[in-house]
Amino acid sequence: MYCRGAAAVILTYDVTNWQSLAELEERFLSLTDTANHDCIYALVGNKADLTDPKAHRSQDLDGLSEDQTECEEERTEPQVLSTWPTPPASPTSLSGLLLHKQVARDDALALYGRILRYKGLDEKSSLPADKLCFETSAKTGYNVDILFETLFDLVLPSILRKRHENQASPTVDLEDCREVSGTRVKSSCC
Ligand SMILES: Nc1nc2c(ncn2[C@@H]2O[C@H](COP(=O)(O)OP(=O)(O)OP(=O)(O)O)[C@@H](O)[C@H]2O)c(=O)[nH]1
Repeated sequence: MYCRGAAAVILTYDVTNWQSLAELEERFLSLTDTANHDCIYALVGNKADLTDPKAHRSQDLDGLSEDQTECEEERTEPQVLSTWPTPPASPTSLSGLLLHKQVARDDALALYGRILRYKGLDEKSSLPADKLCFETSAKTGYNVDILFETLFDLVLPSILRKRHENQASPTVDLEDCREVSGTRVKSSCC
């Protein structure tokens, strides 16, 4: 119900929890079946502050662009996995220390490829996994602006195109009536 007509969907997992990535595919992906056919999918590993020193500190605008540059340099080619590899051992959490990262970026990139296949989309003509797989921290703000700005830039052209198409062939909203003294009156635009 929530995905009906969606232009973009953010699928979020927890980088410290292997199961959260597996469940995205097993339980939640089918919930996106009612999204638009041209819907954009972002795959987001949250809680990066718990595993990544770069994401650990709060973000200011300068830090954000610097970190994003580092992020892009580190990006690797997608690696398609046919089955889920064995999850790494549970995090050894100690207050103040970084946790063990359970979900590698390559695993997220591979899942992104499987999402495209599930949607019947061709990987070559779709937006690359690198552009739509993020690691964020809702706590420190790491990569959060970049995530939403990227999605906004990608979704805006399709929203504008649809608005333009609707203007070209306007439809009449039959529900657009006013109640006056118990009588239904057409709105002044009709
Ligand atoms: N360290 C850290 N904690 C986070 C982050 N995002 C959320 N949390 C914490 O994770 C817990 C779950 O956050 P929610 O916003 O409830 O997320 P949810 O997906 O509804 O989680 P569930 O209730 O487990 O389904 C809360 O204690 C949050 O404070 C993050 O980026 N970093």
